Amino acid sequence: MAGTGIFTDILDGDVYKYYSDGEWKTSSSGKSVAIINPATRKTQYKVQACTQEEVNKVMEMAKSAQKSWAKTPLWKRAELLHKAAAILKDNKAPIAESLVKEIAKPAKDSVTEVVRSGDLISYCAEEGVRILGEGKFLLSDSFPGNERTKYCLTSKIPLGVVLAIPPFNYPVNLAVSKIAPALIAGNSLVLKPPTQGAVSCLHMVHCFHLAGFPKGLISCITGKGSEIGDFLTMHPAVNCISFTGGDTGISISKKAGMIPLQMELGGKDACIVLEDADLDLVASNIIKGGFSYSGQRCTAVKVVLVIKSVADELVEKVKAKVAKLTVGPPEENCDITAVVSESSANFIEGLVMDAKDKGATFCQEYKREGNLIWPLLLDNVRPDMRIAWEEPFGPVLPVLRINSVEEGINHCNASNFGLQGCVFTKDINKAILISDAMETGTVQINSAPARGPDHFPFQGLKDSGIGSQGVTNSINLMTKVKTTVINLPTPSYSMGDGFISRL
Ligand SMILES: NC(=O)C1=CN([C@@H]2O[C@H](COP(=O)(O)OP(=O)(O)OC[C@H]3O[C@@H](n4cnc5c(N)ncnc54)[C@H](OP(=O)(O)O)[C@@H]3O)[C@@H](O)[C@H]2O)C=CC1
Ligand SMILES: O=C(O)[C@H](O)COP(=O)(O)O
Repeated sequence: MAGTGIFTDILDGDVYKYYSDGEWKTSSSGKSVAIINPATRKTQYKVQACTQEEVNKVMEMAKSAQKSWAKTPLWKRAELLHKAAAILKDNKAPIAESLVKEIAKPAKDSVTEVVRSGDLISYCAEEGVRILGEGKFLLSDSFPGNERTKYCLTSKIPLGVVLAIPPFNYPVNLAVSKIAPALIAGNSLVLKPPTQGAVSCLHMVHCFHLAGFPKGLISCITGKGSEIGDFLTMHPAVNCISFTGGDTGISISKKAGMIPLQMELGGKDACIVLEDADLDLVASNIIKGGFSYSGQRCTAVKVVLVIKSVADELVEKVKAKVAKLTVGPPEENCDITAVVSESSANFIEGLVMDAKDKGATFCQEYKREGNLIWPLLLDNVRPDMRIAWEEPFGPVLPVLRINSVEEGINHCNASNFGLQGCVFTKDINKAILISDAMETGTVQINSAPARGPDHFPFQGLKDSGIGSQGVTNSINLMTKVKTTVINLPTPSYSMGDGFISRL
């Protein structure tokens, strides 16, 4: 159970502590932030509302801990990460339980998130040992006008303090996808978890604590992003920000200083369906892509663009599958569970009502109880409807019927987002051309969009992000290249003669 067994240290009465200087602490603010269970709409947990002084302290610790960590051999860093991964996986049950209660993620998917996170940490440790253990050796005579008098050695060095801010929908996985690369690369790490998801993150951080990482190297500051977010992201001690979330990321990127940013933001992932597509395959991918975790994935299918001649058939197939989705509590592994908050449910409802007013076809009756919204397929959506462009982050999926592939590509490219997209066709040549034409960071051919497997590069174009995620790309982003140049008194060529006369 959450907050019990090996996790008792992280709880003070009914408020979870924050993590600083290798210890679990109660904030001097005397204030807490409530975490509302999306399904019951009652307070489930409370976390500390940390103060600016506490942030300053954590940053100071992070700076000094990083200096010793950078001197820790790579294999030792990897060993600790493997240990943390094992502890995390051994304790998947209480962590998954908090995910169920905080973000209403179905129980089975919550366990999968924790296990996937453990695997990500281990993969990162192994990849880090390989890529950080290698450097480059360059010779000057390959550039015009130079002789071989300079040997250039390059290696990857840490940036310093990495600030990690994950979103509510994968709080554990999108936290470790920042923590593990930062640590293996020799950085220290300050985590600001999402409020919904904070308790799962605190449990995960305790697994790193139990693994024995040095004091101050990892910290976890809790509090509302709207209150401490700016102070954290504009803190002079921060050398890199890795953020996943919504438009907040755009404002952070405008305020942040001259530091590397890794931003994974929203998406409006399009699913383009051609006439020759296997419609059964498309329908099952639309269900998986559009409705898993109730559509609250950045990589969810968020608009279907189907060629008119096959639209009726596809819509019927999807409708039949929607009818089979179960709706209810996450504890019972229902497919569709409450969305994260009342404001999110209200926003989704606003998009639905706009589509209704403008004449979209409702394939199911719109139904909502509290934060629980029944899955809804909206057919005959037109570009003048908000749902054609905006990201509902809920179980509502618009279908636009298109006359040509060009129309589909144009719709996809007119979006301010450019995260992922997918195309369904049996013609691989067409698929490649469409993939090239789509202005998105990734295109999936004959499958729904997905970030995983976690070592694949993952990036958004336009308002969907800056930089690229995925284990290797994150390690690279959280390092800088350092070069040392050895200057020889005379040119030297291996196997060349005249060595003695040049000495
Ligand atoms: N491209 C990608 O990889 C992904 C993108 N997303 C996108 O994220 C959005 C949903 O996630 P959601 O959690 O609601 O996103 P938000 O942008 O609302 O929040 C993300 C994180 O930012 C924090 N935050 C809020 N305000 C500030 C601030 N001023 N400064 C610093 N941090 C702040 C939040 O904390 P707090 O909770 O305390 O407010 C949270 O930890 C969707 O748009 C979705 O598409 C989601 C997952 C993956
Ligand atoms: O936040 C998200 O939506 C995740 O990055 C999605 O990950 P997945 O596509 O691998 O489920």
